Amino acid sequence: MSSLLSARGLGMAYRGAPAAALDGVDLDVAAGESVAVMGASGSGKTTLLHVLAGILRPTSGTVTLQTARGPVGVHALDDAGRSRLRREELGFVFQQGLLLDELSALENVAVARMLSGVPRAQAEAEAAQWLAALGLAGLEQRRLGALSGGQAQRVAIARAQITGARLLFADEPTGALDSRTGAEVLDLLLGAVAQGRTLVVVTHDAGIAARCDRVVELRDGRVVGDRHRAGARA
Ligand SMILES: Nc1ncnc2c1ncn2[C@@H]1O[C@H](COP(=O)(O)OP(=O)(O)OP(=O)(O)O)[C@@H](O)[C@H]1O
Repeated sequence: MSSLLSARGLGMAYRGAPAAALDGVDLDVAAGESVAVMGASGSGKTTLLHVLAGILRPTSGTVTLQTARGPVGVHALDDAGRSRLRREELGFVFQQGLLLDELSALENVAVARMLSGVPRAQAEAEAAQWLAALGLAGLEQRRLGALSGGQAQRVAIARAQITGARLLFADEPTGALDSRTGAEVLDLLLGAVAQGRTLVVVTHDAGIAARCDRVVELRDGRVVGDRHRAGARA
């Protein structure tokens, strides 16, 4: 199976840091798989996610993403190119940062489409469908800041998918949730994978990792483990 995302020799040395956060990471992510990235605190998980997703530029190595327009060298794009790529090709479910507390649930989702030039009325109609599909019908006009943590993560999952992004990145998506709500959010993310999306999720939670197709383990910025769940496609 060809890779949707392919990283080679990734290095990340933060300025002033005593050691590299990433040190020669090679990783291939196949279309349609769910990959959990695990490892101790400080092992480089978030840095890897940010480099794979074009949020940070690596100090060495390459990241290649297959897109409808052909392969794109994410590492080589400038800031504007990487933000366009993130907007058009990728979806993000982070604990915080992408959603705006003062906007409604509907606006938070619709804005992702409006950024690509879709008119507001159409974007809001699509956003309402996504919110309903994720169990948030009736809460469209609620300010994000007045939603529960689990509801806000559903908004993030709607926003991540509305653009048609094939590749979703999540960083501790259930970290702030109680276990039942966290399990529901994970169900929704894995539901997106069942429908053909690809998921890379950073987690400390062995329960989440156990439900992913594959677990990649980092230590000191290197991949020290890469195993497929029994029964998952390899
Ligand atoms: N902006 C930064 N500047 C300097 N050093 C950084 C920066 N961000 C992360 N680091 C360092 O890089 C290393 C990897 O950090 P990273 O956040 O990727 O780890 P992590 O595995 O996600 O950790 P955690 O599980 O605690 O979130 C750590 O030593 C961290 O201190």
